[in-house]
Amino acid sequence: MAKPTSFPPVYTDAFQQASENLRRTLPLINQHKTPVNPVNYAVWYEYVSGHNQALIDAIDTRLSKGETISNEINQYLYEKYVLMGMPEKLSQTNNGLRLVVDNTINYINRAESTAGDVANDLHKRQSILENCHDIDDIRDVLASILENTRKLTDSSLSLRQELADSTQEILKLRNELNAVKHQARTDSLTNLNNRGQFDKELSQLCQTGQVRFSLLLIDIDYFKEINDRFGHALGDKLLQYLASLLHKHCDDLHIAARYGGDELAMLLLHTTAEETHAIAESIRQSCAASRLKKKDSQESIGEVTISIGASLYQVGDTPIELIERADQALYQAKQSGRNRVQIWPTSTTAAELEQ
Ligand SMILES: Nc1nc2c(ncn2[C@@H]2O[C@H](COP(=O)(O)OP(=O)(O)OP(=O)(O)O)[C@@H](O)[C@H]2O)c(=O)[nH]1
Repeated sequence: MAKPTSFPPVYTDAFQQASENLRRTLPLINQHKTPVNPVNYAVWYEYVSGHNQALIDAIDTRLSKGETISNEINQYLYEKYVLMGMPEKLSQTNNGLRLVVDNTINYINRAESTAGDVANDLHKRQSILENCHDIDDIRDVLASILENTRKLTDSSLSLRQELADSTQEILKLRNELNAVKHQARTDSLTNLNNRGQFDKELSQLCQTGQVRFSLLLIDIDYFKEINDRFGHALGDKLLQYLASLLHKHCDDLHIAARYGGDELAMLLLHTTAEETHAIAESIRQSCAASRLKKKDSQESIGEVTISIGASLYQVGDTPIELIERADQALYQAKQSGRNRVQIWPTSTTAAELEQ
């Protein structure tokens, strides 16, 4: 089962597929004379499973130059393309936050110590004043009190400024943290939810079992041919275009995600079978009606169609059961000619399912 990158990585390959990947991974690790450790294994596993396109491109570029994928390169690829640099970004934000907190504590300590010094000095002046009868001495005491008051004002003004700076810095870090969080659950190509986030949402829905919802699996027809004929970059644009169609059909109640390489998914919440069918049909028709052209040459890429398999949640369903039914429906849609919507079970009409 295809999977786009997500953080943390999610592996849903069935036993047989995972074993097949193991068989293909080990010779590659040996070929590059690197040890079979979790990092090297994860990199080559992602490579052979064919879902992490950015990682595949990075490795293929190196291989085409005759380079060896050494331990160090594996580590670099692992952090960049498997973990997607996320731990590093989180630790940067964390360090930034720690620095701001340290600085703020220092500002407050400094202001407190100035205030303490001033208070001590004022006490001293107070006792001098009690026994003081000379006008010059009184003037000296007053000058000193004024000086202390000025010090206190300066210190509280700079504390205010420093606290304002800290607040700004904390707001900036909060935005960065939100961006990292967004990135962790978003597919970078389509800007839809990534597979990890999709799995989380689906498993929550199944666990609570209280919301009526349905699942759409959406797959571009003959995508390999399109890639082969017009290039991978155009294929990527097409995926982005399809994602934008899903966005248009997504209200607050729905969740759209990149499920696998060329496969997108939608969870339609509080949606009946009739509504599920209508939404899926509308997406299918919008795609088929699009007249897409290559941007540079304006060459038409012809009709692009999609097939959609849908399944309706039934109380007690596990995510795997729901996905398998949608997968079967998608398979049926492909088998019966593509460019169509199929709801599982395929022999039952949407109206019957609703009863
Ligand atoms: N451009 C691009 N292609 C991708 C990406 N991920 C997967 N693919 C390609 O999607 C194609 C999927 O092909 P298949 O699922 O085998 O079949 P298909 O050609 O779509 O044909 P049907 O699904 O049977 O209609 C493969 O050629 C993959 O290389 C991606 O991120 N970008």
